[in-house]
Amino acid sequence: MQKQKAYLDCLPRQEAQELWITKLTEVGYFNNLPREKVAVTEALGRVTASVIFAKQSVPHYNGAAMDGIALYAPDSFGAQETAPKRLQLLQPDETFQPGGCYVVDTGDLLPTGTNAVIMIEDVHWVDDQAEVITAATPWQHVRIIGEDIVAKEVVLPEHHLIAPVDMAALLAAGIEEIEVVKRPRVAIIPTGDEIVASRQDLKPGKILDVNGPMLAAAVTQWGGDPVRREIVKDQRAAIEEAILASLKDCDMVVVNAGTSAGREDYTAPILSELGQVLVHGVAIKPGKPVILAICQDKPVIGLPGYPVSAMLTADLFVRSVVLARQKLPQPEQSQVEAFLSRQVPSTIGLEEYLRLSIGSVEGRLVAAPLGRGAGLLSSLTKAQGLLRIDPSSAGIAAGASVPVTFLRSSKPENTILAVGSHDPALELLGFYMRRFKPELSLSFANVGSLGGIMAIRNREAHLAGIHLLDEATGRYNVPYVQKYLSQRKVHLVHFAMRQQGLLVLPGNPKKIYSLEDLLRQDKLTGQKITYVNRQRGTGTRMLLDYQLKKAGIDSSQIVGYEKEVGTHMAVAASVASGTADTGLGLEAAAQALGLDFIPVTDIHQGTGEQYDLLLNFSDHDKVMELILHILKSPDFRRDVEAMGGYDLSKAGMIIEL
Ligand SMILES: Nc1nc2c(c(=O)[nH]1)N[C@H]1C(S)=C(S)[C@@H](COP(=O)(O)OP(=O)(O)OC[C@H]3O[C@@H](n4cnc5c(N)ncnc54)[C@H](O)[C@@H]3O)O[C@H]1N2
Ligand code: MOO
Repeated sequence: MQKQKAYLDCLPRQEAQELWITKLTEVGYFNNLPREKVAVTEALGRVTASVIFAKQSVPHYNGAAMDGIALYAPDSFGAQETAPKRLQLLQPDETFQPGGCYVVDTGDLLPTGTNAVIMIEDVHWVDDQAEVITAATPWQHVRIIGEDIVAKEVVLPEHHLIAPVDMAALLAAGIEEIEVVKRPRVAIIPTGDEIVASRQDLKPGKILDVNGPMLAAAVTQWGGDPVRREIVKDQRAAIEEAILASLKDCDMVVVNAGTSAGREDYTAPILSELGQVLVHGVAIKPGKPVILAICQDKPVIGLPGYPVSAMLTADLFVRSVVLARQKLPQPEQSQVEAFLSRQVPSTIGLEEYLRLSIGSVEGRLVAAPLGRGAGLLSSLTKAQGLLRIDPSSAGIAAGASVPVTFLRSSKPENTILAVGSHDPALELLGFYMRRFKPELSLSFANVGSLGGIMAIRNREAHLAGIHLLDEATGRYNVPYVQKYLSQRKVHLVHFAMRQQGLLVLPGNPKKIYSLEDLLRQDKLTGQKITYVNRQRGTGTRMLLDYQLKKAGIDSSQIVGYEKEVGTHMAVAASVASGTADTGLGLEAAAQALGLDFIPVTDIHQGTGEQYDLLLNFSDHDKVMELILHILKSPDFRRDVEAMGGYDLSKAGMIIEL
């Protein structure tokens, strides 16, 4: 077998960034930047290539700065209340006579012979004579030539980022076209045999090119000019050809995927042949296998294939170059302290970029970690912030105060943190909340019902969905809230009675009709039925255990009992993909993925499962009132019930504790 070259002598992130910019500076990449002419009206967001001088003064004539009369100032000297001066009104076409005046409006050309304006409210008319009682000083209320900008003076310096007011100043100074720094052309080359450009070609084993459009959009956002190349197969010659072609007409080349040490990862060997590989491997997670190279004095970068890795490394290593190549300022990112809601283990030696939901609970900022996988794009779409975990750290304890960087402009006060048991109808609640208050967002962490209760107890969440059956009393939720939250003032509110049951493939090919069937062997294949479970602490898991106990079934005999997934939809996805034959879950999840559903509880017989919301808000909190309003609204009830397996007739009722 061919020995694969490892890339793992990873450089710390900051060193890699510094080396990258230093080496590019050394080859002159940020000097003598290409320039182009653009109309001033099209110049917003561009950067001036050189100093711009005024072609004309602003204003370019002496004009009245106020509505009033224009006069020769000395004619009014000596005027006072007891001895007013009278000035003879002249018509616009009459030549100036000493002791005369003209009526002028703001902006009018000052008539020849005059050198001051008296405001109209200070003039008393006596027939066609203007009576004034204070003397005017020469040039009072006159905008004189060049008062704002003098011809030949600097309007804008070199490398100035053009804002709307700059455009106005340029136009006023007689400039219609300017030279700006050319937008850097950035080639984006997606690579990989499995990558396809359109959904029509998407089959198992194929991946849609989402990184190409994502990276192109990012380049546009940074002021660059993206050039999307066709997807290139994992063939050394083809990749080399695409890079060489891009180097011809672009200022920077981004090769996506093929950075790691796999059999078909050619990017690094090609780049060391075409130029110099400065770095292969940065001590970050995600994004470790990034490649930084210079070929023909231009930056060429290999970004890892996983979308989150690709985006984070583009942020770290592409953005700074695209901005610097236009002399645009590097963004300042401000950090704030927040409490970490969960413990986060980490690998020593790697700087990790952890995605976070951030909300304000009882006046404290709480940061809840999102999924950490490099393939989880949703962790970035949902994230409000990032936590950079230092490479020296082996992990951070729950409750620690950590510096977080905001990714969006949304205020943490508007993020409602929902931590607890997952239910698809909660997402619908989130949509409804936004319909009433667009600035709100509901963020979920699925940690099960008990986890939700603990999060409320630790003041780390606003809301928790719970469905915990107390075997001793046969009651849902209340005994648990009484036990764990007796010290806290919380509200428990009815959400829904839910139908739980076994999810099976359409037509129920394995003929699973009850929990007893989980122990059965398949008649055709002789294989046992395989199960997919929810994690410990979830109400669904407790319901399963309770029902198994009632039926006298030994859970250790169920194949797959130990295999846990995080949500109802994940159970449904496991069944739909054939990874498991069945799992306990909601009817709504079965309906969403077109699965059949064998009820274990029955909302129509009153044995449904009770799913309630714990609300951690003060008594008349606006958001809580909104939630209660939505729960009681007929539209919301109808939409949730249409998902299948819900009864919302008691939704919004406060449960006495
Ligand atoms: N033996 C090892 N394997 C891997 C290691 C390692 O250290 N040892 N590192 C892993 C890490 S970390 C990363 S990151 C990836 C980087 O892999 P590549 O850059 O070589 O990329 P691929 O393997 O080709 O792709 C990874 C993943 O991303 C998908 N992909 C690729 N391009 C696109 C695109 N344009 N749009 C959407 N998705 C894309 C691709 O299909 C793969 O699923 O290597 C690990 N392996
Ligand atoms: O380092 Mo890789 O980028 O985590 O997925």
